[in-house]
Amino acid sequence: MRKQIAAANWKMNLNADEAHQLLTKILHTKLALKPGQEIIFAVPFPYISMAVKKCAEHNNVFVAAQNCSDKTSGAYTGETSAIMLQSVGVQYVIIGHSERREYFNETNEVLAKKIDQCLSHGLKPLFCCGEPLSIREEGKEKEFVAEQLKQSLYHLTADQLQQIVIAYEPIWAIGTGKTATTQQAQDMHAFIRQQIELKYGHHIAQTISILYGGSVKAANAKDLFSQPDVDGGLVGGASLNAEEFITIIQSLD
Ligand SMILES: O=C[C@H](O)COP(=O)(O)O
Repeated sequence: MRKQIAAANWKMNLNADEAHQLLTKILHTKLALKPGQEIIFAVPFPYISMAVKKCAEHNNVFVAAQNCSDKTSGAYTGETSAIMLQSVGVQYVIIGHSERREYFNETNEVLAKKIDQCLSHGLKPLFCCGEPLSIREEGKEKEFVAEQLKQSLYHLTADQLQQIVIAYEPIWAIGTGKTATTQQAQDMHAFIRQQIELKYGHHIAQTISILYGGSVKAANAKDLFSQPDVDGGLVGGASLNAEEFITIIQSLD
């Protein structure tokens, strides 16, 4: 059975009080997670220790960082290593979010190194892929995503790959209110799984959770999550509202 995951990506939002209140409100709700269901909070770096402490009181609730360095340690001012994150109790790291690719020039090659850093230090990468609007309009979204997978993931062994969660996030749907249709999401998720199968075989492909991201909200989560190859969501804006995110959690299949 694949893990079904509701992952909140707070991005660069909230002050410390707001972050604490939001997490408290969500975690104080009776969430009734079923076996195999997980919640992940990808919080800004300053709130990681607070979040780790609060999430540790709950089963199947984990903390993610939103990024990590591709280097192990050393004179890299402003960077945060996978070793540091692991040492404060982080379990997941978002790698390759489109905002990092676009605004911080992160290439597939650098992302492969970040993934290696995570895996070498006991962290699970939540690897993001997805095409911009221009590529979708040309009808080349599958080739584009296949290349992202190939360049950042295919150097991994099968055992390593099984530590990865993939998030498909069409860039044109992020923060725009324009969600991919359930069929568009399912088609791409099935394609990603098929690509993994070609490289790693059927069994491995069936074990990898593939989340959808891009304007997921309470109103559309159930439809998206009911698709056979959609194993939950990576949620930006709607994860900043407790009621919205609780409904999204409760929409896990
Ligand atoms: O990481 C989350 C994605 O970027 C989606 O963001 P959004 O839900 O605000 O569209």
